[in-house]
Amino acid sequence: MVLNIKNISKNFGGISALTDVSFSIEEGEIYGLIGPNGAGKTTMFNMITNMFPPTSGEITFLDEQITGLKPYKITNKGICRTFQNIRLFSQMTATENVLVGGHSRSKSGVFSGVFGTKSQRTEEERLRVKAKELLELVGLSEYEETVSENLAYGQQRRLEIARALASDPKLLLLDEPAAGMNESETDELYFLIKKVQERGITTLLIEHDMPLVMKLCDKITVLNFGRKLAEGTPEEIQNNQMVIEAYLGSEGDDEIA
Ligand SMILES: Nc1ncnc2c1ncn2[C@@H]1O[C@H](COP(=O)(O)OP(=O)(O)OP(=O)(O)O)[C@@H](O)[C@H]1O
Repeated sequence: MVLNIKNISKNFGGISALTDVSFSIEEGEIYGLIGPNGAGKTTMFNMITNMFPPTSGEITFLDEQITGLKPYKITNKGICRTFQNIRLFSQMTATENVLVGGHSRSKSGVFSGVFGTKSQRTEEERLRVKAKELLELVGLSEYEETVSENLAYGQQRRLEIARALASDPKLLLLDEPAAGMNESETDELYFLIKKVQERGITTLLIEHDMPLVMKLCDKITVLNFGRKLAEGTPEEIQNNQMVIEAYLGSEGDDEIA
C-alpha cells in the first residue's frame, strides 16, 4: 500500500470540510477522487501534503506516518502535487520551471550551480539531463527554451506535471489537470498520465471530467459534503445510485453516467 488515509476529519471554524474519510491506494494505481463542488477534494490534498493539519485522523505513506510532517519533508519522502490553478513561474523557460521542481529535492540550492563546487555543478548537470527527458515525456521537447507564459494552456498544464515529476515522486497528486482543456489536450493528458503510470508512479487524481476519470482510473472514491459516499471501480461508481443522485442534485455540470 502506498497511501493510507484513515478517519481524516477537517473543520474550518464551523465548516466540516471532511468527516471521517478513509481510503487507501495501492502501488501503481491511478486513483480518482471525485465529488460535486465543495465536496472536500482539494482539502484532502491539503491534508496529505499538510498544507493544513487534519483535525483528526492519520495518514500513512509507505508504512510511515506522515501526519503533521512539514510540507517540504513530505515532498522529500516522495509526494508531489499540482494545483487547480496553474502555478508556473511565468517568466521562466520550460526547462527552468522543471529545474525548480528538481531542486526542491536536490541538496544544492536553485542557483548554487552557477557559483558552486564541482559536485554542485555535477548535480546541476544531472538535473538538466533529467529536465530534458521530462520535457520529452510530456511532449514539450520543442519548447525547452520557451518562456512558460507563451505556451498554450494545455502545454502549461503538462509542464506543471513535468515540474512535479522532477522531484522523483512515488505519489503524484493532480488537482483537476484537465480543467480548461479542449478535447485534444485532454486526450494528450490521458496518454501522459498513463505514461506516468508505466514508470511505476502512483497517481491520485481530482478531476471533474468524468469520461477521463472513468477511462483512466483503476479505483475511485466519491466525496459528498465532506463524507465518503462510495468507493469502487469506475463501473461500480457509474452504477451507484447514491452517486448518481449526488451528481444530479449538485449545481456543477459533471455527468457521472
Ligand atoms: N482554508 C479554508 N478555510 C475555510 N474553509 C475552507 C478552506 N478550504 C476549504 N474550505 C471549505 O471546505 C469545503 C470543501 O472545499 P474543497 O475546496 O476541499 O472542495 P472541492 O471538493 O475541492 O471543491 P471544488 O471541486 O469546487 O474544487 C468548502 O465548503 C470550502 O469552502
